[in-house]
Amino acid sequence: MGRGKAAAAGAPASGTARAGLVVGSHGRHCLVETPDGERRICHPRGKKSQAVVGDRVQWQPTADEGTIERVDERRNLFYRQDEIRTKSFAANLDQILLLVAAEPDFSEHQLTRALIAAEAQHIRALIVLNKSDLAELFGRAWERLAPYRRMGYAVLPLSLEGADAPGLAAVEAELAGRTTLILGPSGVGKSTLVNRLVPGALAQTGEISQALNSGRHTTTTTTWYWMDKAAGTALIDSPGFQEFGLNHIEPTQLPALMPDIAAHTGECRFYNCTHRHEPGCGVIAHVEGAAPPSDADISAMRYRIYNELFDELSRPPSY
Ligand SMILES: Nc1nc2c(ncn2[C@@H]2O[C@H](COP(=O)(O)OP(=O)(O)OP(=O)(O)O)[C@@H](O)[C@H]2O)c(=O)[nH]1
Ligand SMILES: [Zn+2]
Repeated sequence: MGRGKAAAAGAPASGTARAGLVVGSHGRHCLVETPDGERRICHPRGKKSQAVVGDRVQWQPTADEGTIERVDERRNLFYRQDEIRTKSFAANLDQILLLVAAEPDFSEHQLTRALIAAEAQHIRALIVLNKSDLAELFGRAWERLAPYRRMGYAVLPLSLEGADAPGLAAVEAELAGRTTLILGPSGVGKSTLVNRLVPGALAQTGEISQALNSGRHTTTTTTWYWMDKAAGTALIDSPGFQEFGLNHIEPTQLPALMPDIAAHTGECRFYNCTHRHEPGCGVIAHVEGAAPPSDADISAMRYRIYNELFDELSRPPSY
């Protein structure tokens, strides 16, 4: 690193720095909104001022853009991490809405991974199951979500077909007054939902993408939408639900981050039980189909996912 760059990166924010909220991001640059609603493209001054959507920042205007001098301390940061990189979705969240649907079939592995990442940051998670109009498929999907309801997650039914959109009012009630990141696999109706909640969202995304000069498909950027004029309710739309890496989590942290498993770790004979093979394990005793006596409130699938994640996170890095 050259001396000039080091000096610039270390330059203190001068008295003219202004407060702003990051409402869009693409690569290293982002869109910052001022308290009076003005929006400006900003660039980080250095690595430390690299911001994500939801960040509160201090910035300084340049000619017609701006420089982010400092990122305010974060309440939380929702991210995934694979072997090569970390992807930050957004910061300072009240909750995450995981949208799945009656079809396409959702992966419980992906759902569980996102839930674990949320738990690790102490962020509330809410599951919404869309396409309730597809009655038979919906019934099956709703059943698959029974373990998640049992372990305490709110699971809401929804249909976006037709003008009345059954379930939408209940979803809106959960969002009111909060900042929510919405995540979901492709084809579940995420764009439909965002457009329903934020009329004109699609057009807004187009403008933001254009402003950020991404030149790519509009859904490659993470976008912040205000749902109300009073700017108290916000929705953040982000791509990237697939391949949800949890490399930032230790295998031994997993039980505490999976509420159905956490509920029984106090019943194990050994204080350092891994809940994989130990005799007298309270967790194994509650796995569906495992040795009696059992209240079986841990589904066989969830226990399988626990074991697979444990193996995955125990493996040394392959590079
Ligand atoms: N039957 C039914 N179809 C729906 C419902 N909501 C959305 N769809 C349909 O599902 C398809 C996918 O909807 P999108 O909103 O494009 O889904 P998306 O999650 O944004 O998907 P990507 O654009 O691939 O990320 C579209 O054909 C919608 O019309 C619903 O409640 N019921
Ligand atoms: Zn155990």
